[in-house]
Amino acid sequence: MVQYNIALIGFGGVNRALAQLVAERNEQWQAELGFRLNIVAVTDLNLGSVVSANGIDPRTLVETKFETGGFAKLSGGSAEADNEKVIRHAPADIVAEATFTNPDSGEPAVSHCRWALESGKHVVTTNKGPVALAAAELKMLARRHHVAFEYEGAVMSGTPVIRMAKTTLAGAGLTGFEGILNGTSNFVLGRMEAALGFSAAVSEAQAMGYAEADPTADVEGYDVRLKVVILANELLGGALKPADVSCKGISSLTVSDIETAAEDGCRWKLIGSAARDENGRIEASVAPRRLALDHPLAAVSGATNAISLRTDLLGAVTVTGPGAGRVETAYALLSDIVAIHRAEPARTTKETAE
Ligand SMILES: NC(=O)c1ccc[n+]([C@@H]2O[C@H](COP(=O)([O-])OP(=O)(O)OC[C@H]3O[C@@H](n4cnc5c(N)ncnc54)[C@H](O)[C@@H]3O)[C@@H](O)[C@H]2O)c1
Ligand SMILES: N[C@@H](CCO)C(=O)O
Repeated sequence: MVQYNIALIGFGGVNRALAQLVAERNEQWQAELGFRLNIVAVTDLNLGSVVSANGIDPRTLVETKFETGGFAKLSGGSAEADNEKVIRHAPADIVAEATFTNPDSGEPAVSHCRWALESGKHVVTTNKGPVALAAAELKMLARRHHVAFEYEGAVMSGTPVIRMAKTTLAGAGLTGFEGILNGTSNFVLGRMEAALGFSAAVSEAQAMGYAEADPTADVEGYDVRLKVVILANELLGGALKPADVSCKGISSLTVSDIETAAEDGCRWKLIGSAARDENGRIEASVAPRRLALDHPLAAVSGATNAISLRTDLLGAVTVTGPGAGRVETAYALLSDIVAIHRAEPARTTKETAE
């Protein structure tokens, strides 16, 4: 039996959902996937940190109503997050980084990933900052320390895109993409179609756990811009930075604009896109677009995302699925761990029962 010790950095919607899945499905994973997870450390800006080599009961983590600094009440707990000490020294095989995305510097998440890789720990993350702004450095560190840096959940939550495009579409000749890559803004546009005001719709998205800590990133397109950078660099061989991507969000759209589009048989959608020309030059943008109802992306509703990948050999391949959601995104972390497990099943196991 293979057991991976895991450290959860940031204990908000996504990592809390992962802890819930560990509590509910560890036995199933052991039978179906060949491994189980043992949470040995958790840090959070508000709750503090806790480290236990024997493991922390996931049910205690998800069922206890912790107050600020509340991890101090747990055995091995502290009111301080102590991220660098925990990341570098916790007895973890894998670090799950799910703190706030900082669209400008990616910090402190970039440092969290760096510390983990430097100390020989795999990193799985849903944080777009490190992947959009420091991928080259972090991939080099992962190679140097013979560990993995996986980030499926950075784009389209648990819906398979990055690994799928890199492996299953290898050789198809990817030349570009366009997609609905932010669940919050698509949810907001849908609620505005139901005549709900912009601010009320944003509040609903926040309550659903879709939105960023600062939802401006969702509605002004900054979140999509990071994802366009990630996809252009990962799938089109680019070396883009956010400043290379023109960006306009949906905050200037009014209910009247939405209603007029509906009268014209159209729907407003926030589209992220990139295309590589024959010289290898990549043009990328984020902008609201009025799509005719027969456009492949027009029917995408709620927090669902969709991406149409343009290829030489297959034409357009469209993938659609959840783009946000606590459990849906926690699944992305699990899919990263499955990829790590399958890449090297003989990797050093931390505990073998028999
Ligand atoms: N929620 C989704 O649907 C979704 C989908 C894809 C990607 N993501 C990304 O995943 C990450 C986590 O998302 P979430 O919904 O769990 O966010 P969240 O705001 O619910 O939780 C983030 C947690 O990180 C903690 N935190 C922030 N800075 C920290 C630090 N320096 N040290 C320790 N803890 C820190 C916060 O206290 C909070 O509890 C974000 O980067 C987000 O952009 C979220
Ligand atoms: N706030 C983001 C989370 C997923 O990255 C969204 O709504 O798509």
